[in-house]
Formats: sequence, structure tokens, C-alpha cells
Amino acid sequence: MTALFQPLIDHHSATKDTRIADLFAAGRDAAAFSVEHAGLLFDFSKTAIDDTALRLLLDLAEKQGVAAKREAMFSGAQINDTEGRAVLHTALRNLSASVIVEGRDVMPEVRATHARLQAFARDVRSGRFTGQGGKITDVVNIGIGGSDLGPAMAALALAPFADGPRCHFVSNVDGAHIADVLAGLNPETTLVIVASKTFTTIETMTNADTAKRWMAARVANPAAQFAAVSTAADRTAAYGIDAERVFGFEDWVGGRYSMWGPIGLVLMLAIGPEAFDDFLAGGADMDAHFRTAPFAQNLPVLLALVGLWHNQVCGHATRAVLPYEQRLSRLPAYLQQLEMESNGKRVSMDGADLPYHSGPVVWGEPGTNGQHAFYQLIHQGTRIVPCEFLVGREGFEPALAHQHLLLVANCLAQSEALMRGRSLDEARAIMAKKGLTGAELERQARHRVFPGNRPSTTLAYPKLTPFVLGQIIALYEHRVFVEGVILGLNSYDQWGVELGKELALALQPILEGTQSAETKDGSTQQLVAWLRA
Ligand SMILES: O=P(O)(O)OC[C@H]1O[C@](O)(CO)[C@@H](O)[C@@H]1O
Repeated sequence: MTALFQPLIDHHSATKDTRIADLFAAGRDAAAFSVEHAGLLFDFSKTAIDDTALRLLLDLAEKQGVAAKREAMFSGAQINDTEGRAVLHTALRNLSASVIVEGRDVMPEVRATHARLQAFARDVRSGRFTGQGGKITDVVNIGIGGSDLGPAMAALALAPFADGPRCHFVSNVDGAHIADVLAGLNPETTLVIVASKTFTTIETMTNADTAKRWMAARVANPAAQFAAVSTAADRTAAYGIDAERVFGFEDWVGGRYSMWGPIGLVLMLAIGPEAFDDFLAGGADMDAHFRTAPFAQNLPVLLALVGLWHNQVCGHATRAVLPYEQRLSRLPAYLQQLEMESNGKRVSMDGADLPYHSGPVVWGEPGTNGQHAFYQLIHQGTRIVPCEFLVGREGFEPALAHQHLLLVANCLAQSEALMRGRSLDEARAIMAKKGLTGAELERQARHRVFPGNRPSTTLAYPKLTPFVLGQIIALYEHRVFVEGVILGLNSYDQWGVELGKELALALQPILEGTQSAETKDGSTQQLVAWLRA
């Protein structure tokens, strides 16, 4: 498709008849296509990447200047140049560092906000801060996109560590969401966090107003049970939230990268400041690894290169994220924003059309549930879906260790089945054993063939602790960065979400009936008429 990937595409064409299973039969050493770091193992040996492909991919990372751009990011350069911003979410988890942005060390303020968050979390958890009916029992985080997906994913992932108030998440502007969440709660003991980087997002502000009305019906001073997390201190003040409970951050933290700072407040309330710090430490550990490990042993770099191999070189348009960990069930949704909002672009940094595809469609569900839903297509469909498995060595239910074993067995079985497949001869033998013969044997056998040779990777971790979750999330963040740098696009803006927002605003008066729909296309007019009837 382009000179950038051409050597890899040529190599792929030249080797595409080689089956992954045959590479193992010929002595492939899995360790040579794996990397371990601080308890994590990333195994990409069940892909068609061979020594030559790996060398070409590593060359690509060098050639595209990943090392220099990585340093530019960590040191606070304005790498998000379509918004004129630095990209410094890494500063939120490296609290002892010093980071200069526009001539000023931003870290004293980051540390001060972190300390305020901790103090507030301690007060709420201990009951020193109360609602108007006593100790806070429930926290409702109102936010959307990056102000929701990260904390919601992590609160579920770290449920075994939750010993604070119960946490709930409201994101959708659909009134059903907030109605269902508030239905079971007591306004007198509920804390509402309005989480919005901009404090203008219509879904969040509409839900915040609804929560305020709900609380006002039962408590004298609803604003006293509201906290806000935002970069817009003027707007939080105008909304009537006491500055004591407003936690700010800077615009150099992108929404989808923001869970490490104040947007993580709800998580800190759930698991406590100490466990939250462990989560930060996991992220910091991955940062240090990403910054210092040679590319050939660098987890984020390798994850990115495998992603580019499958998408830009082999032409597979999607990537399935398949955690064998029920508590990671929101990870695919979280990664959809992280990866697709970051790398779902069509022009390069200089505004030229990209001469190759940008980021893949990311989707997934936890195993084993996905096996009973969409794995049929993954195994026998006509499209190839590179699969990314995640699995832990240990669960948190010692009494149910036999179930964990079954979970792990299923995960390993899937990647093996995807690679090995089942040949027509094997399928014929199965049918013959069942007593079938002739044309019917042949027909039935063909339905039972698995083509195999379908690539997958596995990220194995010891146990889903806050530290490990921090490592994993930072790993994916840096993967997105490396893919974005190699593709030459800006991973940190999101102009593609704006048009729909503008049109929704314009449609509101039309749906209310205060404006005519005549400027709209025929389909939109028909839908407006039908939905208003
Ligand atoms: O935190 P905010 O400003 O409410 O924005 C929420 C989300 O909306 C987006 O801007 C997309 O519409 C995301 O990038 C962001 O995470």
C-alpha cells in the first residue's frame, strides 16, 4: 500500500503459505517471540511473524523515530500539535519526577492535587466527611468517554480490593441510565462526582442536573454532596460546587488517558488511596520499562508492532481483545476508546491523506462467554480476526481454584485451536467413526474443518492486583502511542467526535417542535416525523 510497509508486505506475500503451526513443528522457540517484564509475559509466537518480519518491524520503529518521540512525550513537548498541547498523563503516575511545561515545573501542583484527593478519599471512607444523612454509602460518578470508561473498567477489575463506599457509574444521556442507578440509592448518603474534563459535555451536565434535582428532593443542600473533577475551575465554581471538593487537572491530560489523576477519584474512594497508589506504581513501572528497554524487549513497542503487522501488513481490519478474567469485562470497551479515538484518523500530522489504513476496529468480550457467542466466526468465518488473549495465573477465589484452572484451560485451548485448526482428513476420520460414508461423510466433514493458521497473542499476568492493572493499562497506552508514531498521525486529538455533537444540538429544537426539519435530508425528516408522532 505504501513504501513504509512495502518491505513487510513483500515479506508477508513471500511467506504467506507458511503455517504458524509448521513454524513450531520446525522448532520455533516460543521464548524468541515473547517478552517478559516484571511478572508479565507477552507471547506473540502464535503469529506468522518470523525473524525477518521482526527485524523489519523493529527497523520501522527505529526509522519512524519512536525513541525521539517517546522522549518528547515524557519531557512535556507539545506533541498534540492540532490542539497545541503536551501529552503528560505519565506525569500523573510518576509523582516524584519534575516535568517542565512551558518553562514551569508542573509537578508540585500535580502532587498537591494528589494529596488533596487522598485526604478527601480518606475523609469519605472514614466517615469524617458525611452526607446529610450520615456516612457516605454510595458514590455516583457522572461522566462519559474518558471520564467514565477508565474508572468504571478499573472499579470492576479491582473489585476484590473495594472496601469503601459502593461505586456507580452514569454515562449515557438516556434517562434510563441515571434512573436505574439512582433508583436504589439514598440521596442522604450518596456522593455525586461530576467528572468532566471540559465541564461542558452535554450528557454529563444533563445527568448532573438530574442528580441535583433528585438530591434536592430529599436533602437541604445538594451541592454539599457534590464533588467535581475538571480542568475548568471557572465552570465548576459556576455550577455551585465548593472549591474544596473540586479537583483540577491540566489540559495536557487527554480524556481517555486521565484515570491516573482526579478522574480516578471514584476508584480511589472504592479501593482506598494506598491501593490507588499501587495502581499508579504499576503504570510508572511500565513507563520506566517503555523508556529504557531496547525495542526488541520492549512490551509496548512489540505489542504495537504485532498490531501493525496484523492490520497494515496482513490487512486484518479488526482486533479482538479477549480477557479470560470476568472482572476485565469492561476492558474491551475501555480499549475501544483508547485505541479507536486515538488512532482512528485519516490524515497524517501534516494534514495529508494517510496512504495506508489507520488503527483497527477493536472489540471483544471476556472468555469464556465469547466462546459461546462469536468465536464461531473467529474459527470458521471467512475473515481473519487477530485475537489478543489476556489471562492471569491466579484468581482471587482460592476455594474456586478448579474454576480458574478451567478458565485457563479454555484460554490456552482457544489459541491452540486457532493456530492448529482441524484438517479435512481429520474431520473425515471423525465422521467415519460416526458411521458416515460417501457424499454425506464428505459434506458433514467439510462443515467440521477448521482452517487454523489464525494468529493470536497472549498477555499473561500473575494476578489482577492494582499494580498489575496499572502495568496493563499503561502498556496499552504506550502501544497506542507507538502505533500512532509509526503511522505518523496525532493520537491525542479527537476531531471526529465533533460533527455529531453539533448536529445533535441543532436537532434538539427540531425534535421539540420549535424549529422546522425542512433543512434536513429526507431520511432525517422522516425519522423526526416518525419519532415525534
Ligand atoms: O471529560 P469530558 O470533557 O466531559 O469529555 C468526555 C469525553 O468526550 C470526548 O471528548 C469525546 O466526545 C472524549 O474524548 C472525552 O473523554
